[in-house]
Amino acid sequence: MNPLLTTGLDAHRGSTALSVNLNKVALVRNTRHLGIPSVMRAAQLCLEAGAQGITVHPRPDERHIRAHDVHDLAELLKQWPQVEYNIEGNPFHNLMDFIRTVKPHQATFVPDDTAQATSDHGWTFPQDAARLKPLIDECKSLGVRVSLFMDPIPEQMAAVREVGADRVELYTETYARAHAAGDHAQVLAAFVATAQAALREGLGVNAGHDLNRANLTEFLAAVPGVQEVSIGHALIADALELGYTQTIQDYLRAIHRAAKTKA
Ligand SMILES: CC(=O)[C@@H](O)[C@H](O)COP(=O)(O)O
Ligand SMILES: NCC(=O)COP(=O)(O)O
Repeated sequence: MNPLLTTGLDAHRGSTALSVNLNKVALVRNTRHLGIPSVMRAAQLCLEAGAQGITVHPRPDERHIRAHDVHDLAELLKQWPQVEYNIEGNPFHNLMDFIRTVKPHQATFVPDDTAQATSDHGWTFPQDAARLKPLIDECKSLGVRVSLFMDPIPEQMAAVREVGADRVELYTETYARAHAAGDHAQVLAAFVATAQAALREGLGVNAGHDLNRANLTEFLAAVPGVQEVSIGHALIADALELGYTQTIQDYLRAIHRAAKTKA
């Protein structure tokens, strides 16, 4: 069975899927009209390298992912039937239009306001329950799994199940910050307790925000049942840095070819 399509305790039987968030590729692309770096090419290369999912977070101001990217990626992913398409955003802003037209595998509901620089908090229950419920029901009637972006608070997991969501995405920025400061034991314990509570409720567990190569292994080793991590900012930064050597060599070769032509 495709581990991306399982929920709850099934996660214990599979490993964690990596879904690459391409927002930051689009952010650089949007600074000129040349189409580079290409979001489609980035997706293709990530999938050829083994990534199991693609994530985008089309914000209403289109600062990075634009509407056409969401649709172009949906077309591309038809060639990758095992790959999960995860679209994130605020269902009270622009997200639901994409969910209705694209019907991705997963919709991740995030309570961002339009002025936020990036996502910085999860949903709050019971306050958000009544307005979320009809949209969760609609997603499920479309065959789209719903994940709710949540802070690491175990007591909130029962309410997530009651409102009908399939998964939670644990908002990991506090862990990442504590890890960078070298003092993360207490914060990590809150994520462990929240994942345990989610699994007890029969929810699937995703995680994301500021995860990176330095903090990921310890997080996944400690937190049970994480089915998917979505990673963008650090991963795209790493892809740049890991690519400098080959890129510089290619440019130097181009320069040397010109010198030879003149000689
Ligand atoms: C929902 C979440 O965790 C965010 O990380 C988001 O997907 C990233 O958005 P930006 O790339 O706009 O910061
Ligand atoms: N859901 C989190 C995500 O998609 C990527 O977050 P980040 O790695 O860009 O912080």
